[in-house]
Amino acid sequence: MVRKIVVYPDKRLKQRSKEVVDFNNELHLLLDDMNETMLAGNGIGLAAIQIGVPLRVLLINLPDEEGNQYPENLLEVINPVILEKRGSTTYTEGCLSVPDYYDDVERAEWIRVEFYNRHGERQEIEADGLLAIAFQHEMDHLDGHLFIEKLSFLKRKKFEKEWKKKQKELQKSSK
Ligand SMILES: CC(=O)Oc1ccc(/C=C/C(=O)NCCc2ccccc2)cc1OC(C)=O
Ligand SMILES: [Co+2]
Repeated sequence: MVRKIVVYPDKRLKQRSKEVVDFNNELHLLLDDMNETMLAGNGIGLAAIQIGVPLRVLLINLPDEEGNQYPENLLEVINPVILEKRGSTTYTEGCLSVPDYYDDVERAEWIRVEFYNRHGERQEIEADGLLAIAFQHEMDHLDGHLFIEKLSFLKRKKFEKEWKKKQKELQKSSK
């Protein structure tokens, strides 16, 4: 079922998530709830902590050229570890936990990642482009980091100002 997204500045987003030990039906239900929640929010990536579950589980489902997401492109990633990274690239990122805010973030251009699938089978892939960016963005969530922490000092000031203004508007409109 669709779960509520935990939104900045909720301090649960700063937790370090724990490794998955049991690849059981409970994990499979979590993966299914994460997928429904990600799709309902128009997301292309989601970490379990974003629905309040501190486990090292993330989903990535990149759209194709026409912008459509297909179940066969869904990556279910458990206990990921980056084995190697190369180069540098910048991309304007967004996050379901920081709605309405986008900014440029610098990340490795190419990565080699090891992880486990829902059956506990080890996988190893090399990724570049948007897939490498998505992996790094979601893996940051597993360590309690949001993309806004990587902004330059001035961009962070811009974000805080915009965020406060939006919170005031929301409070006014809800009164
Ligand atoms: C209004 C609002 O908040 O818009 C959104 C912002 C972010 C997102 C989703 C962001 C997302 O999936 N990020 C995954 C991490 C990632 C970021 C950049 C590149 C790869 C992977 C969806 C939004 O909702 C709509 C309707 O577009
Ligand atoms: Co995110």
